[in-house]
Amino acid sequence: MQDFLTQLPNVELHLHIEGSLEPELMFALAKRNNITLPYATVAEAKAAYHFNDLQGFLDLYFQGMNVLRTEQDFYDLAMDYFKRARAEGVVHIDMHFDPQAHLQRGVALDVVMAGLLRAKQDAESSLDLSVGMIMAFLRDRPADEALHVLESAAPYWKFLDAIGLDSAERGNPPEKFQALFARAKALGLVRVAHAGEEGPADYIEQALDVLDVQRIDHGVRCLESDAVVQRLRESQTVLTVCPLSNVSLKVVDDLRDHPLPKLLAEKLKVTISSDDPAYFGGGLLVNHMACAEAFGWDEAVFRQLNRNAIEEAFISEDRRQQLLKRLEQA
Ligand SMILES: Nc1ncnc2[nH]cnc12
Ligand SMILES: [Zn+2]
Repeated sequence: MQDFLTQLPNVELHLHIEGSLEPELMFALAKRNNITLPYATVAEAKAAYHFNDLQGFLDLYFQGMNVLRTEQDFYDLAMDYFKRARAEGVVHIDMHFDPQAHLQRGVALDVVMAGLLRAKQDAESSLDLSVGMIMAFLRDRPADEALHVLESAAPYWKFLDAIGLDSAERGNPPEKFQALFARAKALGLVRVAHAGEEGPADYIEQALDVLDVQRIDHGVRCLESDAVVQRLRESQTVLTVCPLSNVSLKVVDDLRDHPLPKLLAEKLKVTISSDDPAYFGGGLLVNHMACAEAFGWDEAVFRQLNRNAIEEAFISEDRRQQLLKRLEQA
């Protein structure tokens, strides 16, 4: 199965680039930037990666990214993941990044964008890996701060494929960001949002109705509402489901209890992603292999999941047709 999966044109629609920061790189960047880490060794860092919920993870996620200071750091972060993903057969990644998490630490947007855009360019020219850019906003920060960041990002709007909404979901409903998403829509930007990860099915409806999103990131809790399931089925809105993330953050107790088989049985447009691979046990291939084992999925299921992802990826129509053809021939 691993050989079959590796030669597929795999597409990942939900990846936080800051969540791809492996402890080895974290240590290297800490040394380069003269930063003291709260861990003595890589093994100690890895041992700390046990979470009770989303907030427990976010605390370490924001702490980890503190080593990212320079344009070269952001470039190295992204290239490190792109190379690993490409070696596992990934051909396209839609990448979330969190500008507010860096601005708060005094790292300018220009620094973040220059590093990430240079990595994207190099991946596309030398790795046969295309990259979509999703500027994500932290839903536990004030809505007017998000709007200010979007406005200040004007020089980069042309490089964005979408805006997203992430971070602590409970108590931060989509409607809090109505004005931000309306502005993004007026600018012609596509919108996506995390919804129904820890938050209720109602947040999925709000994301669709109030934020007019094209994708739901996670969305697994849609199954708590028949009406939401029916709506997602009829609209074939893509769900970017992250199985090992859901296990790590205790959205489910065990992968065998994960609702993925039920989501597929409900004929929803499901895709698989790794979310934060450095923190949740691995990248797309590890997620695929874990699902193959937990659910007994055969090759046809992985073809369908990748077909769904290719159809929804932020890529040119030419590339989409090329990847669909590669999928047929794989
Ligand atoms: N799984 C997740 N949910 C919400 N925000 C995130 N930011 C990084 N990973 C996230
Ligand atoms: Zn996510």
